[in-house]
Amino acid sequence: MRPTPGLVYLSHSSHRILLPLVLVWAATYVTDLRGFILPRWLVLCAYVLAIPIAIVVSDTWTSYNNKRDAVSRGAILPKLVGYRWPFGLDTILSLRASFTTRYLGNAVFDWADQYGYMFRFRVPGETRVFTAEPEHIKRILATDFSNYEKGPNFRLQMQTLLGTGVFNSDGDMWKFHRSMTRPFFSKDRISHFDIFDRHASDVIDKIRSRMREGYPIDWQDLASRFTLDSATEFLFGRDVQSLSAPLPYPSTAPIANHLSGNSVAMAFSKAFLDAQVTSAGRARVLFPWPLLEIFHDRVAKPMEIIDKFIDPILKDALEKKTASNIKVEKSGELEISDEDTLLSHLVNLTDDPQILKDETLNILLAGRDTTALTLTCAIYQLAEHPDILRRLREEILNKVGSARRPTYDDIRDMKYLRAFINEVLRLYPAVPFNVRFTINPTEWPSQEGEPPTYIPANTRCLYSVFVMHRRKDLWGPDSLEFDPDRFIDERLHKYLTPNPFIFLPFNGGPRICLGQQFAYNETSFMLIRLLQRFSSIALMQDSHPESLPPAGWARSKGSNGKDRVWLRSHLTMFANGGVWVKMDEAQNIEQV
Ligand code: HEM
Repeated sequence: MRPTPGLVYLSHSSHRILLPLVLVWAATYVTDLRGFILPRWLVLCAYVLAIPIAIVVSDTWTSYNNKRDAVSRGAILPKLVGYRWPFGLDTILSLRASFTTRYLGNAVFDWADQYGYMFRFRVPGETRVFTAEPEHIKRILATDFSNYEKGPNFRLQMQTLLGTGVFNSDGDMWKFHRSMTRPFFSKDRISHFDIFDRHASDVIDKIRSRMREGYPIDWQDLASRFTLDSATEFLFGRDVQSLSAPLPYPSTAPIANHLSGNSVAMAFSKAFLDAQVTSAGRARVLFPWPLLEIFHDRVAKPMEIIDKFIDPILKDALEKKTASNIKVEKSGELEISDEDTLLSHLVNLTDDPQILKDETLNILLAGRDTTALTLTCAIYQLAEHPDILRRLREEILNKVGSARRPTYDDIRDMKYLRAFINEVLRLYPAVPFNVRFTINPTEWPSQEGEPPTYIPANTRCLYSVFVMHRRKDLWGPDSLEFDPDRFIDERLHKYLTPNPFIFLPFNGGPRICLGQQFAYNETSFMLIRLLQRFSSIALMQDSHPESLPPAGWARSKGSNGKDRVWLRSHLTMFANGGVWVKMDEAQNIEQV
């Protein structure tokens, strides 16, 4: 049995928690010995205040050392966001509001206005650094890659769900996982269009029958089921069949059951979501979150449901391997046949069920919600821009026709489709905020004419491509407008070509997304299939009031003032309450 996160935390930080208490105990013991009896209230106060005082002393000492080190290097510390409450409690509350009731990242946009796109901010227990500067992000991800790690905090936060898979490891362990998985992603993806096609046709059938009933669909829900079924089939050779469960109705529909039933597929889907939301929410607790999980691990329960699905599949795969006497390949450079799933590829490399489980779950997490969000925002933007929808549909009908299944070559040649998807990824990147920890102290370039900026060792560096992708100085005065042409016309050569690190929806450097091409293919395929069948899309958020953003939120900084879906983020971005749409079926579809 795994120790709870609380016990792991205590075993690593016991000295920081216990030392101040031991010092108080020692002080009272010595005064007792010398015959001074301290009043009980004083002893009690000393115990209660010992840890906060220790934090203040250790902070002051660290900040003194950092200043000294910065000066010795001729560097400066980043500007510090002002705070009024002790330990920066007000700062963390503003941040929480930015992820719940206000426009996504609102506080960060406010601070960027005041302090620029790189600053420090104080939260209880630490001082963090934020950046949305391409030069800094480039260092973190690429040019100074070895000086940054996801770090033990992130690993502990995600441990129950992801174990030590590629997404949740650093150093040699990460290299091991990445080299094991990478060969599978470099193969020709054409064969997987079979998987997409089957599930895309289920999606279209579902939409048609719901439209005939006269109700909107929650497209986010459908897109998530499409990517879940596609990803599980791709990974395990067996999909969870989430598309077979009934669709939810909008809450204003006069229908008794608005929810989608309790099928096994939906239980898996819900458990996977719960595990992610709980793991991500751990980082937003006001004090060290593991202290809430000393006696139980809050992710353990959804994991039981996930394990029930995955364990028999892993067992099956290992048994098949034993039966066929396959030897474990050490080199990691296997020939991969077209029928292989990722699991059957991995089984050739290791017999360890834990590694197999961690790896496949990591890929499921990395690939499922990210692509679902991209598809969700693509349809949302098509509903908001009928002119863009017409132009995209025209390209699809010209290239593929109204019924034929698209091929890899079709997708490669569709310039407007690629520009459209890139524009979705720019304004709605699936991983809007991300984090790395510095290993050694380092320096980042400052504005021209200023000394470099000093970043201490072991600093949590938050970076946001969401903020960077919306900057007017990097993308032009219309940066908040949704306009795919910016990836085709002169703006491409003016902004992106000379400065490619301003566009990083898949990150960059050695840890760049392994599934980037897979994601472009999956998104393109689903969009083509949909627009072959449907000729117009209308947004229907009013039919499900829970999906409407809080009043006035779209006037917050960073927003384009137009968003009508409620964007939030756990590990990845999602639309709170869903994206409700109606679609009109196209006429004159060819027979194939
Ligand atoms: C539009 C869809 C997608 C987006 C926007 C996206 C974005 C990203 C980003 C930003 C990262 C870096 C995370 C980090 O290091 O902190 C990442 C990593 C990763 N992605 Fe994707 N992803 C997408 C789809 C996929 C798909 C479909 C798969 C697989 C089927 C996948 C597999 C991975 C893996 C394995 C990693 C970890 C790489 C590593 O740490 O070495 N992604 N992705």
